[in-house]
Amino acid sequence: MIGNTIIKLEGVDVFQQKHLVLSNVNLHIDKGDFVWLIGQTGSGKSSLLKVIYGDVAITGGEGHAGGYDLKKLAVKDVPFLRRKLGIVFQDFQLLTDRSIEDNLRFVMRATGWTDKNLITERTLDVLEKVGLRSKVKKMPHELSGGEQQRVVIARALINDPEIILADEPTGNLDPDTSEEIVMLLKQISQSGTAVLIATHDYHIIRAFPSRIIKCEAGKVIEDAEL
Ligand SMILES: Nc1ncnc2c1ncn2[C@@H]1O[C@H](COP(=O)(O)OP(=O)(O)OP(=O)(O)O)[C@@H](O)[C@H]1O
Repeated sequence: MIGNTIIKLEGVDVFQQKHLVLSNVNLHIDKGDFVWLIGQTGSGKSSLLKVIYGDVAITGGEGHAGGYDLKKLAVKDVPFLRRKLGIVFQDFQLLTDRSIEDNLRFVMRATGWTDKNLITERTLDVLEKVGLRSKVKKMPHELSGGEQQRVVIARALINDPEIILADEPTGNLDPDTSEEIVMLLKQISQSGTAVLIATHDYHIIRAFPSRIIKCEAGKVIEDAEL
């Protein structure tokens, strides 16, 4: 990828099975960008995120994410692409049977970390970034919903991703906690990691005005309004 570009889609068509969900998609996200992704249910937000993390193949046009050419992405490349992306999704919650520390270690081992000291250091480092260093030994059920979401963000930061993809990260949280989580994601973007958040929560978008991408009528509008 050239310069600061992290995601670049040009003239891409996105299919789910044989159904054309989005056509002629153009999308450009740079290092440190903080971007909202909106659109009605079924408009294609998840499909667009899936293109970026290599779960839906693209046809037509050109697509790049995290330095990978999405048109040439082989199955063996997908885990490496995903290490460049931090994923914060509702269906990717913490493992409830182990401590915060062990949740983070589990992901590190699965992504090739072997040195025990480095694993411990990185665990504390990412927990520090989300303000939860003191909770390292706790079990997930001992944390509030907002704290658990912070740990999910810490986990997404482990491999120093170029972008965080978050799908409804505040879906289960009260308004104040939602603001704290978005504030944290905003700070993360200011330190250079881009952040793309899909949400239906217009209140939170108004609280943190930033670029809005909208899926509508089979198209992606790159600079939309609420
Ligand atoms: N695996 C699939 N197979 C076939 N069609 C699918 C599949 N996944 C999604 N679709 C269809 O693609 C379209 C876009 O769905 P998508 O999940 O991307 O929307 P969304 O904007 O993320 O919706 P929501 O806000 O409800 O999460 C819908 O018409 C949906 O029915």
